[in-house]
This record gives sequence, structure tokens and C-alpha cells, in this order.
Amino acid sequence: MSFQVDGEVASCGGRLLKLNHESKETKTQMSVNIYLPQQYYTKQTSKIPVIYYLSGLTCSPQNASEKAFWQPQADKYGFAVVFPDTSPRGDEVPDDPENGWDFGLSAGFYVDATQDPYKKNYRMFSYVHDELPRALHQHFQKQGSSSQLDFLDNIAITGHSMGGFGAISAFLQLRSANKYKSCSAFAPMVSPSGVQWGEKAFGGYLGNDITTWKKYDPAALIQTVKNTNNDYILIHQGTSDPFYKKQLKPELLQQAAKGTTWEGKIDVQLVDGFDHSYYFISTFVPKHAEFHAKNLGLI
Ligand SMILES: N[C@@H](CCC(=O)N[C@@H](CSC=O)C(=O)NCC(=O)O)C(=O)O
Repeated sequence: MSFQVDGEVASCGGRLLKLNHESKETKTQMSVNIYLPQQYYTKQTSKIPVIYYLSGLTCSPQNASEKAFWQPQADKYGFAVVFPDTSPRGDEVPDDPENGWDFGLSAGFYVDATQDPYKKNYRMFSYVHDELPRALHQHFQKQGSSSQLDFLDNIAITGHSMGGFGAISAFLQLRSANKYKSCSAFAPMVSPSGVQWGEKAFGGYLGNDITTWKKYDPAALIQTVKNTNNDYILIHQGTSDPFYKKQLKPELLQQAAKGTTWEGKIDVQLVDGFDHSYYFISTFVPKHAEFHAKNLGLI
């Protein structure tokens, strides 16, 4: 459960820690970055909430740490940001037999695989939402500073593309436990069961029985999970995103929400001319930071 420090970088008013640890879930070493805001170093007494940011296909924890510009927002409101990896890695970890970038390494889809040969290592749902937060809690507790960081209770989740899918899927699956206080997403894939990226990933990790896919599919989950808390989900989507119409389709979540307790609660903001890149993400991170800061009780 203990973390090794691969690096520590001064960034804005705080520090970005680059950590790795042995995961029982994935049976591999997992990298994770965490940004500790300036409030952490001024030893404030109230607990610092945590936002989990799930990255998209091809990403490691570095992409968002370097290009999303969460750090100034974290300093502004006083939250920490955790950037998990997108899949298990290593020579022993099975990859895409087609050598694509949309499955296998860097493309774990935040699900617990049930199919060979993936089920041994690809346990990203259990890793991200259970093992990692507990491991971080224990690590910082040992450092004598757990009172300052709240990895388990006052937490929120967001993500981009595959990670936006992972964030909404987990938010809904874990809603009855009120695990995440709020959820937002940048250009998320909201109905993976019906698009090529999702069909390939779910087929490979979960098998051909599509009834097993529904457990993870936001457009299916939204029809069964009750919105008892008057929550809403914030989504930004660029209109010039090459993946918007074929893979992402955020409007499908709004349509699926019709007639449910989520109707009118899926706030899809289409932003003209923006693409799928970190230029898009970094532009709208301040809006997502403010949204989560409100839900985490920081403003
Ligand atoms: N390599 C691909 C492009 C892949 C891509 O756009 N990845 C996105 C996430 S896509 C959905 O999950 C990403 O975040 N890339 C990392 C980055 O730093 O931009 C291609 O060649 O088209």
C-alpha cells in the first residue's frame, strides 16, 4: 500500500507529487499524480477536499497535470487533485491484439474486466474508486497529515472523453452511497454501448453479453439510478471536436434522462469551435472547478 515518490515539482502555489505504488487490484505498479494546493502547505485546520480527474485514451497521469491547468483553480478554492493512470501497464499486461490506441494499455475504460486475458489486470473500477483512495488516505495518514486531506468523503469526480465516461459511470453507480459529491465531464462518451470505441472496449473487457455492459453505461444507468439529491451533471462539449458526433454524443444522456429524476439535470454546454484537446479542457476547467468547489462546500 505504500507509495514511492518518482518526483515532486513546484507548481503554482503548491506542489505536484508523482507517485507510484503496487496495486493489489491490477497486480502491477500504478503511477498517480496528486496536486497539493497552497492551503496544504499553510497547514490550514479544515480538511482539504479532493477532485479525482480521469484522463482519456492514450493518457498517463502527466497529460492533465501538465496541460489542464487545474493547479491555479485548486489554489483558488483549496482542493487537491488526483490524476490516476488510465490502465495497468507492464510487459506482462495484455494489450490490444489490433495494436490500436482505443483498447488495452492507456485505454482501461475504468471497468473491472471479466474476460480473459484482461480480467487479471484490468480492474480499473475497483482500483480508482476503492483501492487508490484508501491507499492515499493511509499514505498521508502515515505522513502525519491525513487531517488535512480528505480522499474518502468530501470528494468529487470529473474526466475527459473515456475519463468523462468513467466519471459519470462511477458517479451514477455509486450514487446511493453518495460517494462523489459532484460530477462533471469534458467531452464524455456517454453511451459507450452504442459507439465504436465502447463496443470494442466493452466487448473485449466484459464479453459479448451486452446486458453486462449496462452496469457501466451512463445512458442506461441514468434510467435506473434515482436523483435523490437534486444533483446535476455539468458537461462541456466542443462543436469542432472530431469525436463529438461518432463517439461521444453527450445529448444521448439528456435524451435518456427524459422522464426520469435526472430530466433537466444534465447540463450539456456546447461550445462553439472547440476541439477535443487540452486547449478545450483548460479553457473550461475554471467553470468545472467552481462547480465542484460549490458542491464541496468551499464557496
Ligand atoms: N492519438 C490519437 C488521439 C487520441 C486522443 O485524442 N486522446 C485524447 C483522449 S481521447 C478519449 O478518450 C487525449 O486526451 N490525448 C492526450 C493529449 O495530451 O491530448 C490520434 O492520433 O488521433
